[in-house]
Amino acid sequence: MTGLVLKDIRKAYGQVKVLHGIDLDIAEGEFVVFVGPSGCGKSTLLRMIAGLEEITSGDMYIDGNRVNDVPPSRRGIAMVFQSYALYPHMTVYDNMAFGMRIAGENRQEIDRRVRSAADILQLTQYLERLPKALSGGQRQRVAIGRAICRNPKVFLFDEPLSNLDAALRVATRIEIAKLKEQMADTTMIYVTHDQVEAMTLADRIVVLSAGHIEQVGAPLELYERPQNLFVARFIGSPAMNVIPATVTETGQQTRVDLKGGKSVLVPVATDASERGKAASFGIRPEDLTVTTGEDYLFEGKVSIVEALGEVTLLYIEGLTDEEPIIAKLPGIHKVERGQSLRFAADSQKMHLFDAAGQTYRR
Ligand SMILES: Nc1ncnc2c1ncn2[C@@H]1O[C@H](COP(=O)(O)OP(=O)(O)OP(=O)(O)O)[C@@H](O)[C@H]1O
Repeated sequence: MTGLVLKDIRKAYGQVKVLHGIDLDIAEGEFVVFVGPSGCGKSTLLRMIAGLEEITSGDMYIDGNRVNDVPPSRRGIAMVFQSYALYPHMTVYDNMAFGMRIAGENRQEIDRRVRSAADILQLTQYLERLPKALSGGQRQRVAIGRAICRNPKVFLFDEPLSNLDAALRVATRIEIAKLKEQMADTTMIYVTHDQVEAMTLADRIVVLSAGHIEQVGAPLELYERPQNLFVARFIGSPAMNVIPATVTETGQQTRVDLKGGKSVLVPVATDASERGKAASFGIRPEDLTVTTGEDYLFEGKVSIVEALGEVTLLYIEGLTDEEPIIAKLPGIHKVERGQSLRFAADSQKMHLFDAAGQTYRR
């Protein structure tokens, strides 16, 4: 079992505390993605797993062995960086073979592993080229190939696609998804800013904020059942709309008055003690529909229309004091700026959070 266990992992740089006690179990063969706002500690955590950063306190186990004091080269880990880090004067073949040559591996074994990695990553035709004669996506595939050759137990990726343009990102993401299938027993941990990468690659996503874990779960679990407002707004794009509300009726279902809108019955249970309290009502842009009926959530003037073809984004301003409400309607809609529209939503898609930002359970 090449699982990974983190127990109360903390990191401080002098007085600056960066990670505040991370507990996480990662199973063998799992693909786990770390996401979170800039500076939340994703890369620091990854680098601690790799052994490139010292662990201030807590315990880390790989394969059941405590590795806090095990150097990077002996952890059975390979890491792929944003900046490829290839040797410019070496061919693709030599870049991939380099680590094994240093480790004194025999020539046949080196050749077998390089060719197998090249085959997996469709690099066979480029083996004799220098990195400068490759595209960014191909270079990143060489960096991944080099890591595969090390036969790692745990594969770490630190924003590997962020230097690539949009089309190459998609192509290389698909390569990584295939790699995950082909190396099903290898545990993979991946740091990204990109929602699509996180949602499509992860078995489980770890959402971090300010040095702690907000929630761990399967991508759609985080999307459908965020535990708190932070996760609700972090997962999904554009972000979930949040409207301040007041709880007016409690019980099996909860009635809230929306600021600038109507009274709505939300299918979540609340205690009588919640009555009169402030809450936050959440609805995703893609869950809003336009209606002419009376059963609407709120009515508002459209301030901006973004017609993207596949979807139309409507920005409705003035309902709350904060950001505009966004509606994401499939396809093309003829909506004029300044037009007033009514918006409704299926009650099953509604979210409700208490004053502390924790979700009320369904
Ligand atoms: N050597 C260091 N000394 C002091 N503080 C550091 C050091 N390295 C990182 N930090 C701080 O630790 C925090 C976490 O940094 P980290 O790079 O892990 O964040 P991140 O989530 O990966 O951010 P990004 O998404 O921007 O890469 C940041 O506030 C950063 O300023």
